[in-house]
Formats: sequence, C-alpha cells, structure tokens
Amino acid sequence: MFEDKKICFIGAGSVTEAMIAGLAQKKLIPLENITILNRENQQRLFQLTKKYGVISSANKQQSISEADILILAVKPKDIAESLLNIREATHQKQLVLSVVAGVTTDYISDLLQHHGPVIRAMPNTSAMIGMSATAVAKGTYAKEEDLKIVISVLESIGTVSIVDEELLDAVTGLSGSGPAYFYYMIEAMEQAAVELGFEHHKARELLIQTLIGAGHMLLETKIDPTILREKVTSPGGTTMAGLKILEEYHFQEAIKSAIKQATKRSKELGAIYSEFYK
Ligand SMILES: NC(=O)C1=CN([C@@H]2O[C@H](COP(=O)(O)OP(=O)(O)OC[C@H]3O[C@@H](n4cnc5c(N)ncnc54)[C@H](OP(=O)(O)O)[C@@H]3O)[C@@H](O)[C@H]2O)C=CC1
Ligand SMILES: O=C(O)[C@@H]1CCC=N1
Repeated sequence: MFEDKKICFIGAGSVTEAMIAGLAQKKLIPLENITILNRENQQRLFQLTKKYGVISSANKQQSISEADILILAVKPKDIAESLLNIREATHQKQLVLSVVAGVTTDYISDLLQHHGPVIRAMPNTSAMIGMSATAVAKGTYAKEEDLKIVISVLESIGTVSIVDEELLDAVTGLSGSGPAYFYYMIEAMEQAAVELGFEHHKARELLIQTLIGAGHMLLETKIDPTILREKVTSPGGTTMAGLKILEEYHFQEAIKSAIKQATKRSKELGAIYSEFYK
C-alpha cells in the first residue's frame, strides 16, 4: 500500500531510528525510498544512513517536496520552527504523519497553511524491533484512505489502534511513555537482585523472561491481570509478603499518578508550543 511511496522523516532522533529499524526489518519498502533530515547534526545523519541504507540529502527542500509521506518526529518545542522552515516545500497532496507528543493535527494544518491530510500517531520505542503499541487518530482533512496508508506504515513497527484525537495525550502517558515505566521497574528489580547476591547478568536473564512471560500470559490466556496476580499469590506466601510492601508504598497509586501526570504533560506540551505560533 505504501511500498512505492517516498517517505521523508523530519527529525532523526530516537523515534525516527526506531521506526526506520522496524521498517527495515519488515522489508516492506525499499530503504532508498526513505529520506531523513534534521536540524544540524550531520554525524547523526551519517550514522543512520550507514546503518540502515536510508538517504540523507543536502537539498532538504527537494527531499520534502518529492515525498509522498512526511513523518514529523521532532520535539514539541521544535515543531513550529521545523514546519515554518519547510512549509514552502510541502503541498496538499502529501500525507503528513506526526508522532510529536501533545501537538494537535489542527495546529499542524495551521502551520502548514493548507488543507492536506494530517494524521497523528503515538508509537513507542519498541518500534525498533517491530513491537510498538501505536495509537493513531485522523485529523480534520484526512480521509479513510489516508488512514489506511498510515496504518499500513505503522503496522510494520507493531500493533495499531485507532482512537479519537482527544485520547492521544492519554495514549502518550500510557503506551508512549509506558516502556520507560517497565524499564524503571526492572532497574529496581535488578538492583534488589544484585543486593541479594546475584550476578548482574543472571538477574537480568531471569527478569527479562519474567516480563516476557507475564506479557504473553496476558496476551495468550486473555485472563484478567487481577486473576493472574491472584494465581501467583499463595495465601501466607512470598508474593503476598512482597505485594504487602508494594501496597504500603502505594505502588498502584504511584503508577496511576505517573500516567495521569504524563498525560497532563502531553497536553501542556501541545499548549505551550502552540502559544509560540498562532
Ligand atoms: N522517545 C520516545 O519514546 C517517543 C517520542 N515521541 C515523540 O517523537 C518526537 C521525537 O522524539 P525523539 O525522537 O525522542 O527526539 P530526539 O531528541 O531524539 O530527536 C529530535 C530530532 O529532531 C530534529 N530537529 C529539531 N529541530 C528541527 C528542525 N527545526 N528541523 C528539522 N529537524 C529538527 C533534531 O535534529 P538535531 O539533532 O540536528 O537538532 C533531532 O534529529 C517527540 O515529539 C516525542 O514527543 C513519540 C513516541 C515515543
Ligand atoms: O517523553 C516524551 O516526551 C516522549 C513522548 C512519549 C515517549 N517519549
């Protein structure tokens, strides 16, 4: 569906690399159809072109005007500047896909000053291995067929769920930032294991499989997490003793607050940066 299309990434950071790695792994598009550009870091462009076989061109305006799909992957603070720099080279026939946290499709359309299709998505860095949980929402001027193209691009980096745009800030707090919460927990579990006398690599081996196993149990058995937790928890046993400590530290409250705070931050980021250019 997008095999013959030209894709241009605006921004060449972590998310762009994760998406390119996912696309490269699936081999759904010739890598020379993918152009990357950034603000100034030539070393980074060199690194990515060498590693993945994608293209970087000194002629940014040409790369942009020739692209069928523009993927916006800059930080929210840079969205206005980056779009103002390129908008002369963009046109209404291009499909714009933004993965920028907090920034609405309407704001992007305002900056582009045209009514071309804009779609907003929130992937996560597991895109790198084709395992992103991505949510996607159509902007005012995007049609169903635009959404289908974007979904086919995003499916090459993982699963895709369609949501209303209003929910994308919550998606950002939940599954966009989500991998970091799990990594943070694994960091703590590893530290505990080392303090208990484990070699670091042994602890990691056990923890990775524990995380994968728990994920697959949820996926394959479809059993509710509460029931799965109860099955691990023998009365008067070790899990109960561990969970009691998590309760004392208000673990679930902490997780809920973290997700709500990240969601709020996503909304704030959009609001702050749309103040810059109205
Ligand atoms: N990291 C994550 O897990 C996720 C991030 N996101 C979102 O994706 C976006 C990108 O994040 P991430 O990849 O982590 O960011 P990075 O900081 O890693 O990369 C940002 C990129 O944007 C480039 N850039 C900055 N200004 C401009 C400009 N004016 N024109 C062209 N390029 C520019 C930078 O170039 P240079 O280095 O030359 O300045 C850099 O290549 C963010 O909006 C974030 O909210 C979405 C999902 C997950
Ligand atoms: O931390 C951030 O702002 C980005 C958005 C989702 C994941 N990382």
